[in-house]
Amino acid sequence: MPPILSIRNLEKTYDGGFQALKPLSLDIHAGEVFALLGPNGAGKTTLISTVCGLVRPSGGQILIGGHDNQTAYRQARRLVGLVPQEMPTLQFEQVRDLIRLSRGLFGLPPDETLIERILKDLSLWDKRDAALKELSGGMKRRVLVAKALVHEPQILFLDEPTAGVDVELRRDMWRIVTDLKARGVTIILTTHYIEEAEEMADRVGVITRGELILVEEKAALMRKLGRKELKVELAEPVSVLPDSLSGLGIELADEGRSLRYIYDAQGERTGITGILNALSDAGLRFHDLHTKQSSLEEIFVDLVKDS
Ligand SMILES: Nc1ncnc2c1ncn2[C@@H]1O[C@H](COP(=O)(O)OP(=O)(O)OP(=O)(O)O)[C@@H](O)[C@H]1O
Repeated sequence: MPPILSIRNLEKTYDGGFQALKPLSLDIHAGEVFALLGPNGAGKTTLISTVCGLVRPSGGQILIGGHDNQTAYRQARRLVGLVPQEMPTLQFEQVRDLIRLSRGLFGLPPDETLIERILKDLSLWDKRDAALKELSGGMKRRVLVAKALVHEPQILFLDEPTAGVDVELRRDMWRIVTDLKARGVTIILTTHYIEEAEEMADRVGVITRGELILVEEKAALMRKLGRKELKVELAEPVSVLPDSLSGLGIELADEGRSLRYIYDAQGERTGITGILNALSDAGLRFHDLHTKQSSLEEIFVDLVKDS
């Protein structure tokens, strides 16, 4: 099946001369959840704004469902829903009217049943007749999601969906993404919260300084780049590592109360057996040991640092 979104050599230099996106290519498959990670100013919003037709690219091509988003803008835009970071300056409109209007803007016939379902799904039904200015920040976020969904897009972009929201709304957002994915909607989200990507994404892209430095299945990424840490809690603390243990890659941690060893869990030899033997030879007793897989966060920090 051809990708639902195909980006080829996309680049963007803003008017002042700042190159926010270096030539970048990416295919997104129908039905996947793709998380775009990157530090502040990396180019995430520029990338999704360009795909959604809000920012004009300086070069390259974007095909959405096979439609070029420059030459066949309406067909391409119809397939896309965008939940931006901030509420546009609409204040006096009532929630349901705004959602109706959004659907109408795409030239679609009214569908009150759909609007009711979306508002109920987003816990906004009780507020359907409220003006936007009467809503809390979290509720406004929900309205943005409703607005992005009401023309039944095939791809939903969520720009930092949970930045600054409370735990309940964050969980709701995650549930909404899971439900949409189950209905076959493709989701592309930008986030600073690595746990969000870890929780939801099928694939992860890392962008930094306008460059897409990595695109990988999340599980493969964690397997490939993830390191494991072995921690050995000593029965008695030591102030220095015995000479016989130097050169094995062990570090003292927790003020001498434990030893830390990082290893590649995929490697043929982890070195753990040698370390345990060396501990025993050195007469070091331990009362516990545990291992920990490095998180996506640690992998991400390493990647961005190295680039
Ligand atoms: N309209 C603009 N004119 C000039 N430069 C811009 C414009 N919009 C964004 N930039 C610059 O482009 C770079 C990328 O910005 P962008 O908003 O895409 O980053 P981001 O990854 O979404 O960041 P954040 O995580 O902080 O939202 C930044 O250096 C920003 O200052």
